[in-house]
Amino acid sequence: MAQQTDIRQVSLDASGVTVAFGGFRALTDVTLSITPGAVHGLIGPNGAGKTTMVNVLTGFQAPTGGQVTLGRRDVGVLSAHDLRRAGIARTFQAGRLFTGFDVLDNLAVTGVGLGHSRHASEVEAMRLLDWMGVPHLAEVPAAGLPYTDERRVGIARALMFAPQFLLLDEPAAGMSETEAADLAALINRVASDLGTGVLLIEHNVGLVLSVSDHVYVLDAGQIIEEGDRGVITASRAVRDAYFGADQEAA
Ligand SMILES: Nc1ncnc2c1ncn2[C@@H]1O[C@H](COP(=O)(O)OP(=O)(O)OP(=O)(O)O)[C@@H](O)[C@H]1O
Repeated sequence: MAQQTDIRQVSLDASGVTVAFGGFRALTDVTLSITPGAVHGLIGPNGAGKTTMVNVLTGFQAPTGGQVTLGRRDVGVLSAHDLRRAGIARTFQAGRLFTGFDVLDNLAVTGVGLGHSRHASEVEAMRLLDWMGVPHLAEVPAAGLPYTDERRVGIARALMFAPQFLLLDEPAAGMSETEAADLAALINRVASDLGTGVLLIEHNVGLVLSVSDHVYVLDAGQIIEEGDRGVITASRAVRDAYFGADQEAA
């Protein structure tokens, strides 16, 4: 029991992360920390390096410099599968569901991949769909899901067996304002009820500012600002990054 508490207090830390693609630096010396039970936002203009950062944090992209650690573990040496087993889950911009399965099986497969029995995985999948308020989706074929349900199922799948950290890549893309508000409520519950540390990458800056305890702003591969909603909205550097320094007076 004491050990479980310790695990929940470990943070996911990127320290001095640099990623170069040939001569081009997508990230330069990025340092950030994701703590349990809190929502962190990662925003920035197009091409700022947000997806590259998620890929580094989830083992899909090896950093050229710096490192990512989970407690004392170097995340860079773990495969994407081992990372998930270590408690780091992500969603993708495209749903990536198994279209031949229904929703329950899509979730259960993840549980089996994590080493749980099929029965335990199905029980957890049903519990999770109930918790998210969408039990009616259980037997719906994944192939026929409306877009926003597909997004929700992607999140449910990432939440199987309560990961320590959840990284959400553009989860609100294509959602209406009402759907984005529902998503915001869900993200808050994931952090507060499950104790999961969330990193939210979004173009919808309003959504990020409304749910995040701490926001990082990337521009041209570097963190140019970080802090709570008040700090970000008051930041001249953030305004310049989004609108250009010349537009400041406008
Ligand atoms: N595999 C790659 N090879 C070369 N350049 C890449 C590669 N992946 C990303 N880049 C470049 O790195 C920069 C950062 O890309 P990234 O997709 O991380 O930005 P982003 O902030 O997620 O952008 P967006 O908001 O448009 O999704 C971009 O200039 C992109 O073209």
